[in-house]
Amino acid sequence: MRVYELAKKLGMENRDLIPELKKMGVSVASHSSALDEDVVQKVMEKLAPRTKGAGKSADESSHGLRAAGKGAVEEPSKPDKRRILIKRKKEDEPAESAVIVPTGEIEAAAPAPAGLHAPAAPVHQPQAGEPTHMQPAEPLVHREPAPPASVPSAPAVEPAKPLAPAQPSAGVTLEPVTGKKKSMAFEAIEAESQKDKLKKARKPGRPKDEQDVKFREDAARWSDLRAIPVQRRDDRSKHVHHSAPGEITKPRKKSVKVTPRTTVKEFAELIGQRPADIVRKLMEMGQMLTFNQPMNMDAASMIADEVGIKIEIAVEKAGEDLLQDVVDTGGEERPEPRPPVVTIMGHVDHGKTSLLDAIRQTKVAEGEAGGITQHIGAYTVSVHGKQVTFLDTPGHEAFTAMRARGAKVTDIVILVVAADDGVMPQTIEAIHHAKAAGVPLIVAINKIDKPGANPDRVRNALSEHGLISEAWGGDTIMVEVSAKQKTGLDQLLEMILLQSEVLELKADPHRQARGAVVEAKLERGRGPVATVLVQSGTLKAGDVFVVGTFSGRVRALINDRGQKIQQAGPSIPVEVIGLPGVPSAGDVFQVVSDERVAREIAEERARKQRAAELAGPAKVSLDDLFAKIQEGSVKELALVIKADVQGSSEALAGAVEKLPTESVKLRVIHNGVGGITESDVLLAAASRAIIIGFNIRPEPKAAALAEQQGVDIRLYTIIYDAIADIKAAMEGLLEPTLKERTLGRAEVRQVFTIPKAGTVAGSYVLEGTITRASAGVRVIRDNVVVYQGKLASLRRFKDDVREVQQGYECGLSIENFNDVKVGDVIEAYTVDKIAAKL
Ligand SMILES: Nc1nc2c(ncn2[C@@H]2O[C@H](COP(=O)(O)OP(=O)(O)OP(=O)(O)O)[C@@H](O)[C@H]2O)c(=O)[nH]1
Repeated sequence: MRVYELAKKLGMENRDLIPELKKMGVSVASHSSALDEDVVQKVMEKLAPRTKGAGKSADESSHGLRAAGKGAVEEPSKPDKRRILIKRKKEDEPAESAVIVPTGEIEAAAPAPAGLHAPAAPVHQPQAGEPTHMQPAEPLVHREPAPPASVPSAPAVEPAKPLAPAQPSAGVTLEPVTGKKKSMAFEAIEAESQKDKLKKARKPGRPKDEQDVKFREDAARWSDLRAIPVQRRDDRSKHVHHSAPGEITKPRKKSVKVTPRTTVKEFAELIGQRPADIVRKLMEMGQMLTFNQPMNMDAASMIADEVGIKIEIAVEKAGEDLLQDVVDTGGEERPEPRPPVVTIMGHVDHGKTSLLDAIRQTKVAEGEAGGITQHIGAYTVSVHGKQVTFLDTPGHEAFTAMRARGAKVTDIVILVVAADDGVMPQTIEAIHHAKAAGVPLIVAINKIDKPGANPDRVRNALSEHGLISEAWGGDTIMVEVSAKQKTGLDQLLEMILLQSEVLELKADPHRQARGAVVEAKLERGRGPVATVLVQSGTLKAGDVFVVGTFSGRVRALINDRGQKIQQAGPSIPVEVIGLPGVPSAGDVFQVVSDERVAREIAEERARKQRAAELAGPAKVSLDDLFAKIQEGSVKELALVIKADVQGSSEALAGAVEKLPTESVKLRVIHNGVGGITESDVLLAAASRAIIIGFNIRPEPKAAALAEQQGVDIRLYTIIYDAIADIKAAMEGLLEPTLKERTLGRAEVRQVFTIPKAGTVAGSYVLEGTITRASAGVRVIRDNVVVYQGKLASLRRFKDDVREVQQGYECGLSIENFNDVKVGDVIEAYTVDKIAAKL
């Protein structure tokens, strides 16, 4: 038997019973705890006699323990009209049976208790002797407790004595109703017999239709009461404490499922408890939760345990996890060979576009007689019956930008090097970008038709960067081509196929498609159009998809020849029409089976994106490097090193690689000469790298991109400082950093040499403010710092000024530096002290 059942039996409140149990040495966790039979027996013996009389109020109707005193007494004090009605129904009958003569006419308005006392009325009446007092008081009955005036009469009721102290005011309320407070005594004594009498009295005394009317009236009030908000009723029940059985709001189940999103209120309902009780229990556990907050799962299992219910914590899937559920994997995987996807990279003007066009023209025209090629960001050519897909977005920036978005679409990189020009800075960058992505390279030595072409010089230069030609015993395929004369193209394509065989490129076409957006735009008349490269599965018209923060249904598929097609398999690029918005290049395009879920996922992504935008970028920085190493989220620190001269960049890279690295691996993914470019920032963003600049500055666009992408750029003028910072960051000892803030930039437009003052730079302030209060100025030539020092003078016309703002001209000179040239940029900066976030 459970505690509340016992309480019910005893007619006690749970909370009264529990202390009693404790006194008896029985410790229970809650009213739902189970009690042994012998304990129950003991408790019954001990408590039954004293609760017998009082207990009935709790449950008199169901148990038939007609508590003459308490039940009746409490009734009017209860604000719960519902109970009044129940009671009243019962007692209407005797009242109307006209047994109670004096109160007969009052009866209609009188509340339930009146009826109960009816039989006692005649006895009581003469004793109370206050018919006048009672009658005017009558209308009050329903609304409020009896006036204190009637209190003195209570002690007169002897048999009711044990009850009277407990409910003095309740006892009083009866008085005005019936005018016979002493009737309680009789009820207490004769409860059972009266019940019988009432029953008997009811039958003859109450005409049937009158009864019906009563029923209807009551029913009407019932429905009124139902409209009272649950909360209010709950509140009332708190005071009344009659709701012990009502605490269980739902039939109990042996086990219930909860999720981390289940609220306190929902949890209470699930386990059949009152939410307020759950909140109280949570408070006892030190958790302050409101009804609508999600339940703590540990607390949930403890509370459920107490009431003997098992809970199953279901991990609710949302967002990306949900995606896995709606992606039809089509059973066992059946991978099949797929065409390779190729990206062309190389230095400016080495012939990337020409090579792409040459392949497209010869091969596409060959395969499709008269086929008009259209520019869709990617195309497929057929070579000896096998297909090769080219991404028509040449350049490593586009490649890395896509990679930064998490899309790995390229299988092979073609590095175009002009035979007449040789290896150039962007050639090296391209090598680094391809290597950082782990994509194999094939070198196309282009422009071999040119008189000055020297392919061997190219091979030689490439070998210095780790690319050794197969012809020289290395493993890099190098093909001599001429995009102009369209020679060597077949051999290049064959090499691509060969390389793809080595890579064993496979994908399963028998499932829902997954791909990547190669490019997307808004087209007049067609709406948002995305070129999607299918990476696995088969994309079909009518498919439901989610891409980036959008979801929709494929309205039409157009291939690279402008033809409408019904489906596209792995490595095939297609234009997708039917998107609700323009996604970004690199976004994953996933077909799903449920449109509603697709929408949910897209919405969740949009929400997360907004949150991420608010939270700012989460990339690696030297400041939080140690913390990230500690939490295990960074195992390797990638670095992009840029310096003013080759020697410095190599020295820095060499020194960094020699740093003892126990906790984190250091890897220089790119080092080069010149200012920090957007391409460097993209590479760093895609590889979670930090950029170290030595004696150079970022280009303004690159600085803005780094800010937006959250890429940490560290600028140094002493190699030792750079090494020391990296070392300190790895050990978590990075001191509060002195972070530079650029105040303004001015461009030198004219240079004057004034005998006394030295060289004065006639400059125009491009942005910010050039101020004498700056910590220092730098002279920057082609993004390289050529001098760093202090302002010697700052003038507008002939006046010395403290600062000059954007859009104004000024004359300035720099301490101990006269080598200013037209075109130089003078950068004024200040140094802020920023505590390292460790
Ligand atoms: N003689 C000769 N000229 C070529 C060859 N390939 C390209 N060119 C020329 O080289 C110049 C640059 O070619 P593009 O294809 O625009 O070079 P790119 O690498 O795409 O240049 P960007 O798009 O600026 O990076 C053009 O004038 C082409 O005509 C070739 O094989 N032989």
